[in-house]
Amino acid sequence: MQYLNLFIQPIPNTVVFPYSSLQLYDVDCYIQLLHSQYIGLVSQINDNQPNVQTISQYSQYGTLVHVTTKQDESSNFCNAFAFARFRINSFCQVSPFLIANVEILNDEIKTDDTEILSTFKEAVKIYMENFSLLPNALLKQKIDEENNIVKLQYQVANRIQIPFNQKLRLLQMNDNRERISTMIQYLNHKMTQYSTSNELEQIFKQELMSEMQNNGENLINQTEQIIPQMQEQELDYQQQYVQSLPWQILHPEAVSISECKQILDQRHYGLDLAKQPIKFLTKSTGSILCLHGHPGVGKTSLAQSIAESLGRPFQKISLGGVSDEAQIRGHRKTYVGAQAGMIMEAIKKAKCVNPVILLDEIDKINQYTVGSALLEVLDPEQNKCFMDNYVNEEFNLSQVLFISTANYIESIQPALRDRLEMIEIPSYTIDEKEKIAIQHLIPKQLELNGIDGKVEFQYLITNYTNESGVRQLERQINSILRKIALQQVRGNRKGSYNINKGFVNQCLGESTIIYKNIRLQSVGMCKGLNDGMNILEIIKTKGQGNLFQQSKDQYIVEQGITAQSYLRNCFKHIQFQNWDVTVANQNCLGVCVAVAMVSLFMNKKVKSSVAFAGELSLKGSIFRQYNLRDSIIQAAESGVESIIIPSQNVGDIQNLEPSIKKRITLVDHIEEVFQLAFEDGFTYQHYPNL
Ligand SMILES: Nc1ncnc2c1ncn2[C@@H]1O[C@H](COP(=O)(O)OP(=O)(O)OP(=O)(O)O)[C@@H](O)[C@H]1O
Repeated sequence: MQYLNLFIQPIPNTVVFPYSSLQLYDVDCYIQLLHSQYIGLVSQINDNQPNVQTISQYSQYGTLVHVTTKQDESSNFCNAFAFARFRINSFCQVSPFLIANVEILNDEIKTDDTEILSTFKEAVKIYMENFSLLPNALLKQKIDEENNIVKLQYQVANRIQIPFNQKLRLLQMNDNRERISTMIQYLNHKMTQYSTSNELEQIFKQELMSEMQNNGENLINQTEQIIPQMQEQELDYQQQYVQSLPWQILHPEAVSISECKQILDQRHYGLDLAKQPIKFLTKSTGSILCLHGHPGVGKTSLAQSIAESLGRPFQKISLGGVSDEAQIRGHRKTYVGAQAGMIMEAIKKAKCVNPVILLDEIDKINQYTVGSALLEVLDPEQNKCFMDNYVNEEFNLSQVLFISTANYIESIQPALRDRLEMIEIPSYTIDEKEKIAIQHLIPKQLELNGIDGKVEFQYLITNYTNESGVRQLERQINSILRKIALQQVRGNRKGSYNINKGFVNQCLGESTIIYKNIRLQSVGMCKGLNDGMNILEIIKTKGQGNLFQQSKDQYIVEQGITAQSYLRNCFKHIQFQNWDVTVANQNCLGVCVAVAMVSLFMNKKVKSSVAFAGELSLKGSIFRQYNLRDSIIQAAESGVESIIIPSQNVGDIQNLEPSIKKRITLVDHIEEVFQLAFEDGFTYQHYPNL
């Protein structure tokens, strides 16, 4: 696709098709101002109110025109030649004149278009014969010899006398076949309409003959000349661009490794694992870190701090939603409106060969097109001679320190994942959030809001933030401080503030945390961990032993079936076959479903203070559940006193705070879980199969 920013000349109630020569009035100043010989003609649809201009008045399609020469020095007219259609993407400027970003449309001729071409030629010839325009052997021969279907159809479209809206419709058609069939209809219709009108015959005859004869060969020649001219101009820009790149400029590293660490510690609380690699960053070339974790845990800001601590320029490339490889590797320079890719753009802005470039949200790209381009960028073996299509010369990227961030590393394609050095940025506990708030967020926001004095925030942190990171917390601190700043400006209050419940409620409204100390109301409910803490609910209705599950996740559904099968096998005295079971709010694995089912069928309430996790096997064994750490923290924060997890997850709890660790019980079999789950206990002696 070719994109261009164009000066737009509106043309009221007129349509100009490609392959036509024309004269334009008073466009010279724009050409000089914009340093471009190309302008876009766009039909102005509603000219009833010429003084009121709105963008909706303009057709979305227009014609690209090359302005060639001025008629003479004193004249305001310029010669121009229309040669392609375009579609307007957006208006970049409306006043004092229009500039739009347009996509040039390629009216391709397909080889299988020959049939419709001959039908069309016949229609044009019959039309002319009927109007007694022939015998004109030359004209007939020209039509026969014309193999460029696009050219022929536009020439006829330019000449045919049809209403404005029909012409506009032709211009807006992207399918050549559709345009030609429509024109055949118009030609046939006109034949019936004007077969008696001698006057119109004459007009048509004169116009068609003179245009075909004058423009026939010339038009092709002109088009062939214009494209190279356009490319020459683009080539100038391209050469300037290549020269502006910092080919040899190495930015000096300003600080020592110990200073780096000091700077990082000053700016970021904790994150020791992420701060460690800094020790070898300065020596290594081509290290690619991937900081991954939940939103707001400090990935982007840490990358920025790493750059600052190294004294290197920092550039961020937002990859979220990038789906076209050319956005990374650049367009070939032969494209109209070609550009370099994001990597070279970042290098150009950084003005050195060794900046820190952040590839933000590497998990949100189209993994198979953009992912492959990034493989080349990030591979230390290949990136020494990275070739951007637009620059078209090898550029050494090996001195760049690339850092990437991701929320979910599972979404990154395996080959790319392989090249990244993964560093997990874990979610914060309430204690950690409190420390981050006190040491970093509050001082930062106090300064930003120009407040003096002491502000206590404890209530806010424990009650108003239900997130893994601290972004929401920072926002809420900011809202409260703005309120305080306002009070100080009005002279209402001075000195220290205790941000107590009343003050927070007044600023932010009632607390919105859902699962804080929630009590389970009835049997068939339990608290389960998966992607946070969930409340699982199960109900039974008279039926035939069906299991209805709401989840669309196959793994979760299979876990539900496993739990039911396990219980059917062990609890033979329960008539499972007479009941249909519906599992609601389901995001939990087998252990949790099994507990809720036992609760429902044996009428035993599950303890509100316990939460469960773990994958269940058909024989009742409990296996590791992935990504459990954050859910454990969330459960603890929501007041759960006992957290039951598979012993295979022991590795996930090593770095948790002691206050959370002591709430955890590790289990291997569902029998152990049942003993811990119910308010009135659980004994096995009644169930010999267990
Ligand atoms: N450990 C920390 N110490 C100090 N401030 C922190 C810490 N973690 C996060 N912050 C602050 O939290 C805010 C959000 O951080 P940042 O934008 O870096 O998060 P992120 O992980 O990149 O989020 P996302 O995935 O949504 O882009 C920033 O203002 C940052 O300074």
